[in-house]
This record gives sequence, structure tokens and C-alpha cells, in this order.
Amino acid sequence: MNGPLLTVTHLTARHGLLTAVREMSLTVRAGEVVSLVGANGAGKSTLLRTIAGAHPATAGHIALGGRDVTGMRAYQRVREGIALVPEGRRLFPDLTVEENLLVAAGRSRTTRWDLDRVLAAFPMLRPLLRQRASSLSGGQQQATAIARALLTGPRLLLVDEVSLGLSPAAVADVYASLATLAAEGVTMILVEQDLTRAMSAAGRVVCLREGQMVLAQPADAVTRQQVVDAYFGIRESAVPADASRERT
Ligand SMILES: Nc1ncnc2c1ncn2[C@@H]1O[C@H](COP(=O)(O)OP(=O)(O)OP(=O)(O)O)[C@@H](O)[C@H]1O
Repeated sequence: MNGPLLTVTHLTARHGLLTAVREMSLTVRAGEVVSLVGANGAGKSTLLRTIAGAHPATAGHIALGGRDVTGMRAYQRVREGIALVPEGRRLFPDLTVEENLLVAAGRSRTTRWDLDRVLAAFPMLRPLLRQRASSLSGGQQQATAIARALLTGPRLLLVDEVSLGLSPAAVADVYASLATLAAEGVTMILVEQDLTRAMSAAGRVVCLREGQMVLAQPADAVTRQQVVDAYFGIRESAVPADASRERT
């Protein structure tokens, strides 16, 4: 089994007085795909952004491959191998798909992910290379944003809100490409609201609630109901122990 690639230790991140991520610890092994789920405001985006250096950590540590990156700026973490696809994707709308991709390719850490290889994982982008990003559908934009992140040669790919706002067909296309990346051993943390997708795409499901991790289980060892219960904070103990006796 591969060793840990990402180690998050007692991480706290705030927005002013609000603690969005509270003393969270999480380890992700090389080659692992983790789905991060949780209700709106649970802290998923803040966790991803803090790992990527787009938001400051108040306390705790983040290490990649054993190297502490907590004090590094976002661009330095890209060089270390952390790539974030943010919510809203943030493409350059006036540039073509190819230009958006090549912006990142110039900063690649490795030659492993060149344009051809990325396009093999995202075949839907090939006919779109000359189109301006502003003319793309949501699914095409998401594919471009993930492909752009891949061209930085990441060791860890973070994708916020993979399927938010996409049509069912676009979601299927994006997940087909993510499955290709997973098969190639790309380590990923995916924020996904769709629990069915979250559980089928990942090896492990991690659920956050109010800035804390309330479930972290192999995807095949947990039921959808258990994830839903963790999501809403419903515990078995909330069901009266004598409820079944009352019915008899
Ligand atoms: N820029 C900000 N300023 C102030 N508070 C913020 C900011 N961004 C997030 N928050 C708050 O931090 C908490 C965690 O938000 P975060 O966006 O990390 O959650 P999330 O699980 O990603 O939810 P969503 O699915 O809505 O994006 C929420 O209470 C949110 O209101």
C-alpha cells in the first residue's frame, strides 16, 4: 500500500470569528481518491482552499510528501504539486481552451502531463481547443479547468464542487475523465454534493459537519444511509432504544 501523500494535522481555518475548519486531521495516500461531502457551509471549500494555500491556516499543519507546506504561498504549493480547481472554475473567458491550458503547461512540474496526454483523458476538449472559454457549456468549462490543473503536473489534485450546475450528461463525461485519472494513479480530493457520485468515484468518503470530520470510511464499507446520517448529524442513539418495543 502507498504511503501518505497529504498529511493534515489539527488544521483550523477561520473566516473572521467563524471557525470554518476546526482542528481537522486527515491523511490521503498516494493514488487515493477521496470524496469530501457535507452540507452547505460544512467547511469543504475552506479545507480545500487552505490545503492549496488560497486561504490561511489559523493553526495546524499541512504536509505533502512529508514536506511542510503550511507556510508556503499558493504558487509555491503549485510547484510542490498541489493543484486546486476552485468552485466557479475561474477560466480566462477571453482566451481559447488551448490558451487556458497552455497557461498552466508553462508552469508544469513534470513532463508527465503534456497536452496530448491531458487531451487523451479529456477527449471532449479536442474539438474545442480554438473556442473561447466564455462560449463553453458548464461541463466543458469544468473539463477545461481540471485539464488546466493537471497540466501543472500535480501530485495532489483538489476539485471543488465537481458536478455543481452541470447537466447529467456533462457530469457523466467529467466523471469518466476523472476515472481515467484515477486509473493513472492521480491522487484526488473531490468535493461532491451528489452522494451517489461521491461514493462511486472515490475509494474513501469523508463527511464534514460544522468544520469537523464526522465520517471517514472506505466507500465500499459504508452505506448511503450512514453517510446521510453523518451529513445531517443523525445518530443511531437519536432513535429511542425502546421504539421497537413500543410497537409490539
Ligand atoms: N469568504 C467568507 N467570509 C466569511 N465566511 C465565509 C467565507 N467563506 C465561507 N464562509 C463561511 O465558512 C463556513 C464554511 O464555508 P465553506 O464554503 O468552506 O463550506 P462548504 O462546505 O464548502 O459549503 P458550500 O457547499 O456552501 O460551498 C460557512 O459558515 C460559510 O458561511
